[in-house]
Amino acid sequence: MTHTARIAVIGAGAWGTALALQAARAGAEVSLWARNPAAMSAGRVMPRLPGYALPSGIAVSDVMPRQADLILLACPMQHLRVTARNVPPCAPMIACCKGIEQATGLMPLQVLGELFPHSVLGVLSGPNFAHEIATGQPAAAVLASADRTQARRLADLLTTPAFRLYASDDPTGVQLGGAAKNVIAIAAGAAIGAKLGENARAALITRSIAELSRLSHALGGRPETLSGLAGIGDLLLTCTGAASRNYRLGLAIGQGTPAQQAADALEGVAEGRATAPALLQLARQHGVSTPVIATVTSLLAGTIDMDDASQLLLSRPVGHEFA
Ligand SMILES: NC(=O)C1=CN([C@@H]2O[C@H](COP(=O)(O)OP(=O)(O)OC[C@H]3O[C@@H](n4cnc5c(N)ncnc54)[C@H](O)[C@@H]3O)[C@@H](O)[C@H]2O)C=CC1
Ligand SMILES: O=C(CO)COP(=O)(O)O
Repeated sequence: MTHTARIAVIGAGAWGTALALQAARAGAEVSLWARNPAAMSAGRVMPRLPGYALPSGIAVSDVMPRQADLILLACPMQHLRVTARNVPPCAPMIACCKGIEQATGLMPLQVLGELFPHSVLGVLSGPNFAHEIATGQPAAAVLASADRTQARRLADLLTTPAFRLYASDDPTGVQLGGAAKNVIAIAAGAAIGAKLGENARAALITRSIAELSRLSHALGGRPETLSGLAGIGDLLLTCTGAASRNYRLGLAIGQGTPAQQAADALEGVAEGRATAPALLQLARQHGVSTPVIATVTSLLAGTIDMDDASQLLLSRPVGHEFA
């Protein structure tokens, strides 16, 4: 008889809940840790899927699991450190959040590496709206770990025919893609909100990829990762999908709503907001020019408005495309 995998999901927001449903679909015994299980209601957890119901087989608790074969950390990036600190390192851990820790400039696996230097660590990222994963619609993502064999083994625990998890041994590139696409989605939303047009959005997305390629190279990521699911894949989804919270944050800012007010009106976390300044600082530390990320950071801080933002980008010299 084969052993049923025990998967513990930490964080019961939209993404943690969707991952718990996916893990159950993959045949695992699933536990879902929520800060406040009593506050979990369909409309709050999964606003895009108000009628969803967790199967009774998924145990929801505010007590951290003591045993598991795999731990998925699905809380927002800025709460990863404080949440993960309470997780017993009883199994490989997969960071499922997308962002950079603002206080330290660290990526998810660097944060986990500080807390759990002896654990097997991985990161899951890709074009995945939680409400679509929750209902089992087809999707693909990447699971990256420094060790390729571990990455494949861990991906297999979550893979089903409709959720195709590719393995990667480039966690740096995968984390950068996941963090940066939220910042670029704010730019794309702002361009559409300000009625700059779809040409402008396509140009922004494409020039952002040039920015990210430079940064990825400086950080030690592999170039092909950015053309994969965690890079272009997630940019395509988040910069064009109206369900994206980051895109909608940008849209509201482009329409003239102050950043704080626009963020308060969202029904969930828009990671790009905290990640933009952290990513900009990381780029500066590595001497990499990232004009789109810099412009989004200033827009979010309210130090420039949409007219300034487009002027800043349009007044840059036009040179060779891949200089
Ligand atoms: N929602 C989506 O479609 C996807 C989200 N992600 C990523 O997953 C991560 C979590 O996002 P969502 O589940 O969508 O967030 P969400 O906005 O649905 O939920 C936020 C969660 O954070 C918790 N939280 C709030 N304050 C906290 C604190 N101080 N400490 C610990 N937890 C706290 C809330 O209880 C809630 O469970 C983010 O990094 C996001 O980028 C990744 C892929 C898809
Ligand atoms: O990461 C996501 C899709 O891959 C979710 O995007 P938002 O956080 O912008 O809603």
